[in-house]
Amino acid sequence: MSRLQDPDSSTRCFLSPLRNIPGPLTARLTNRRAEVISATGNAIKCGERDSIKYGDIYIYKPNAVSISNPSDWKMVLGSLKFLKSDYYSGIDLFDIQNTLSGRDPKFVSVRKRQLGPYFAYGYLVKMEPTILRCGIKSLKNAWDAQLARSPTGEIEINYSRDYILATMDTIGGLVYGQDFNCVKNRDNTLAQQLLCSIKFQAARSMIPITRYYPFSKLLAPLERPFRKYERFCRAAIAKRRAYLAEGGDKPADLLQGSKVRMDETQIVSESMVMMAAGADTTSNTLLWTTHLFMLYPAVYVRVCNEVREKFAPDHLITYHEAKAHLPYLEACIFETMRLCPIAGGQAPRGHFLPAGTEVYLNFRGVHTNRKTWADPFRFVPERFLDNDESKRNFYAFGGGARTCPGRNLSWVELFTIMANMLKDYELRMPDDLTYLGPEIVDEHGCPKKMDSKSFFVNTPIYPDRDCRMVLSKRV
Ligand code: HEM
Repeated sequence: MSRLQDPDSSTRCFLSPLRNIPGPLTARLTNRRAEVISATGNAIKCGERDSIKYGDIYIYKPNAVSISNPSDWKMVLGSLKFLKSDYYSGIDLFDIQNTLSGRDPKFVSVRKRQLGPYFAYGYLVKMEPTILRCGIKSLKNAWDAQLARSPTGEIEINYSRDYILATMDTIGGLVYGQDFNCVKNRDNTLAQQLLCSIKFQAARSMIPITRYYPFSKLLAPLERPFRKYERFCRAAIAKRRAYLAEGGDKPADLLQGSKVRMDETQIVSESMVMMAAGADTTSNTLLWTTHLFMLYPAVYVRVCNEVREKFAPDHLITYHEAKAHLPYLEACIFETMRLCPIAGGQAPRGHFLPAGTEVYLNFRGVHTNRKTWADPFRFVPERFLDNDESKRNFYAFGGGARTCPGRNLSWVELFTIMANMLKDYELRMPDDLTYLGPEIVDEHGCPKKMDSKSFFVNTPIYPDRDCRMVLSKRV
């Protein structure tokens, strides 16, 4: 508990070795400012505001700085000295480290050897039929069935819900080797449990006091769905085991392949983490890409033309086809992840500058740094066309030793869902969504994006209200 107490404030202001680094006074004095920012889901918003006001490096907490310069990011991510900080212990499940929370380099390297092969392109190519079946094919079945019943030939869908169901089904197939059928049954129970679980873990790591009784009671409404989600994962693993014991097919799923040696608790913990780290991130990337297409009609027209000129209407576009023939779509997805960073407002690393100082990686700041990006708040996919420099300054998946292992899987999902959806359907905003659109601008003079919050993942605050879209068959 001693780490929860603030040392003397005059020491912090006048004697701190960080005293010459700019930043808000309250951030110099107390950890509470950072905790409130995190707990209210404002890490991305404040990361933007503070980096504009104070520059590439500023005080985030008495003992921590936030950095937004790509070369500083490169140095921190490329160095093994900057381990993940203790903050990540909040996402330990069952009091053990996991692939996401791991702070001990030995543990991290063991997990990398165990799980790495399941994230390689070779494995994903083998699993592409599963990714297509759980992703775009299943979405198309659901949308086409609704369209067949529609007298107008149009339907309104909530893409926030549809994308999370599809990405959960995909992780179900890849991690547990079984169909969850969330899209088919239009069942978002598991998705809701997962989202509450992410908030639960986020609260525990962002507000450390909630790990201790009686403050832990404050999180009871989030802990209950988390326990249900845990029971679901345990049952899914048991079902897979029973199937294999009866002589079912050789496992292709991530956690039970022959190369993975983990005990029961570790398997449950890693599988829960994979689902949390894998489903919500990819579905939110799809969501923001769709939203930006609606706000930037010229981009939408250009990307549709690209897909439709390259592929016949009845062709199911695979990952490799999309990657080879759809550079503009790829640029749109890169640009979405730059402009709407999905993961983390601030990701802490430890010990430098002087010893004991935490370094927070400011995802929003680095992706809107004016020295790197011209007109940084505008959605301009062209900046990623034939431009390796932009890709070198792109950190939406992190980088270095702790880069996101799921990025290849995400790209397969993002390409196949987006390319086929743009090829087969016309998309438009519903007429009553009058408060969002190309003409309604924000403080940067760019089309205003829907309101969002970040509890690990940057998500809309009002998905039921804002993530609606009218969909019809391609004309
Ligand atoms: C568009 C989708 C995704 C984005 C934007 C994303 C982003 C990130 C980022 C920024 C990190 C580094 C976090 C940090 O340094 O604190 C990370 C780590 C991680 N991601 Fe992803 N991710 C995505 C999809 C996935 C998927 C599909 C999976 C798994 C199925 C996954 C699993 C993980 C894991 C296990 C880590 C921790 C790796 C480590 O610390 O060594 N992610 N991700």
